[in-house]
Formats: sequence, structure tokens, C-alpha cells
Amino acid sequence: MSFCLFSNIITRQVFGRRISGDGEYRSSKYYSLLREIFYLLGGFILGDFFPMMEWLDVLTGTRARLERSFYAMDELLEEEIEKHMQGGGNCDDFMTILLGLRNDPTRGFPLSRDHIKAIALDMFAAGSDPSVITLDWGMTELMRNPTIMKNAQDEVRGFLGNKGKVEESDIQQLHYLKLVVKEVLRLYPPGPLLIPRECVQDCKINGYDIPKKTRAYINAWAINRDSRYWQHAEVFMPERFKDNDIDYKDQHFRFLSFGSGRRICPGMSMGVIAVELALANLLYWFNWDLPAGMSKEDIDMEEQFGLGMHRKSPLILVATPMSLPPKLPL
Ligand code: HEM
Repeated sequence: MSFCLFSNIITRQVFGRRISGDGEYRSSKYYSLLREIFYLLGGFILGDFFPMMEWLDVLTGTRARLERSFYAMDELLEEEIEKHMQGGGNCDDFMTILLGLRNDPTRGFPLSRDHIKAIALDMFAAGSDPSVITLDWGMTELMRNPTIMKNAQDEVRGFLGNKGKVEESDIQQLHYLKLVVKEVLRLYPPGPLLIPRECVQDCKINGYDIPKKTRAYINAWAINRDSRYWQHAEVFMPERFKDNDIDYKDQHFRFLSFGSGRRICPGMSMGVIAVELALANLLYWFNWDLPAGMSKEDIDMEEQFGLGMHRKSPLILVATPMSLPPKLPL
């Protein structure tokens, strides 16, 4: 459901509508296609890490799966473009705006149909999965740390009272919740190796010669947990961000969950607020328990190997809806 929530946020922005109505998301063609794309993008594909061994991806059938998804996605984006060209979009959705810019003479270069499809795909590919991953690890750490869960839940419920709904405008007042999300992103950067770079010139790093055109990976996961920059680096401690200036756009390269430099995540503010909003709602509306007979030490913390750092096994929790006191008449 969190996958559906964050995908809907993106499709509402890009196409002006949800990928599915409530409850029927699993039967939506977007749902299965996006899931497959995220699996392929986020999973371990040998050629991503060892370009010389790309041929193995052909043998394992990964390349064929990639191509099938590519054509299915292309078809879907073509359908959306057609719909939008016939006036089926909202005036402020991303696709309508991009289509409107196609023939803008003030632009330095023409925006082609392929450009528009690539931008839309980029938004899907980059926009929802990291939020799903962050929410998942966030709930995991809160279940492992009941005091932090209680503090966060007390803050959300104390601030909202019986308002009955957490809104985006409430989030700015939920200071502790913001620290929690920051700490989740420190320990579990959804893209632990960021997006690969290619060296544009020969260089030397720590005595190693790195030739031009080498594919380089930045290990944000390791930097975010480096004990030279972080006290008790492995411990989940939201308070560490309380009275300091370490931000998502850290200028000292200690905190790289959104990358850095020219290719830093352009969806950072939106990603953070979407996760905060979803987490605040989960804490506001439900009390959370582990399944009977399970203790917090039993929670499996293994990470899936690949470009996107999902939990290896699903987090299974028992949610009990909070009962609100009746609203007072106005
Ligand atoms: C918690 C949420 C998110 C996290 C942790 C995250 C993280 C990242 C990271 C690590 C990168 C690579 C940066 C680099 O290599 O330096 C990236 C790139 C990107 N992100 Fe995000 N992201 C999130 C949400 C979003 C959202 C909501 C959007 C769009 C609506 C988005 C759009 C993009 C795009 C388009 C890129 C590629 C930028 C480029 O290559 O120039 N992200 N993101």
C-alpha cells in the first residue's frame, strides 16, 4: 500500500491522476509494471557493477525482462501523451506543461516526445521507491526502539489532538518526527551507492590511479555510518540531529542520502515531506505491535542487495486503529 501511495503521488503530478482507485491498485496495469521496473532498477544487475560481465545478464534472462518492461512502459507513456494531446490532462500536471513547452521558441533546444517520455519515466523510477524504502525502515527502527516510537507518537497525537487528519501544513510543527526521518535516512539511504558516475578525466584518489571513463560508485551507506563523523554511528538516535546544522544538503559530505553536487536528488524536499506525512499518519492513526510471540530482537534487519536498499523480508506488524474521542460540536 505504501508503494501505491507514493506512486499515486507521482502519477498525480505527472499525469494528473492516480494509478488506481482505492483498494484496486493490485489489478492496475501500472501497478504490476511499476513493480517490475522497480525490481529491475533496484535489484542486483551484474552489468551495473561489472560492465565487463554484462553478457551474463543476457544468459540469466534479465536483459529480456528489461526490454519487455521498457516496451510496455513506452506503450503506456505513449497512451498518456495521446490522451494529454487530446485534452485529457489537468492544466497543471507535468505532462501537460512539458507538451506545452514542446514548441516554445524561447527554449534553446526542442523538447521531443522522447525527452518527455524520459522525464516522466525518470520521475517514476526515482520518485516513489526511495520513499517506500524509507517508510519501511522507519517503521522497522521505531518497532525496535519503543521509547523513540512513543516520543514520536506522543508528539504527533499531542499536536493533532482529535483533528482526525494529518495535513502537510502540520508537519512543520512535528520537530521530533523530522529528526526520526533524518536518522532513518542516515542509516538506510535508499540508494546506498547513489547513481553511478563516470570519471571525465584521469585522477588519483588515495594513491590509486583512476583512469578517465571509469565507472565510479560513491558508498553513501558507509559514509553515513562512518565513526569518524558520527558518534555511536550504528545506533538509531534521532536526537543526534537536534542541535546541529547537519542537513540533507550537507556541505561536508558526511550525510549523502540524497547524493551531492550537480546530480543531487531534485526531488529531495518532496521526498522528505511525503515520507514525514505518511509516517505521521501511521503513528497518528494506529498503535503498532509485533505479531504475537515475536520480540523486537527477532526483527530481521537484513538488507536486499542491489541499487535500492529494500528490506530483505517484509516487515509484518499488527496495526490497531486508534479511537478518537468524539468531536465537539462547533
Ligand atoms: C526519500 C526520498 C528520496 C530519496 C532518499 C532520494 C534519493 C536520491 C538519490 C541518492 C539520488 C542520486 C543522487 C546522486 O547520485 O548524487 C536521487 C536522484 C534522483 N531523484 Fe531522488 N530521492 C528521493 C525522492 C525523490 C522524489 C520524490 C523524486 C521526484 C519526484 C526524485 C527524483 C529524482 C531524480 C529525477 C533523480 C535523478 C537526478 C539526476 O540524475 O540528475 N527523488 N535521488
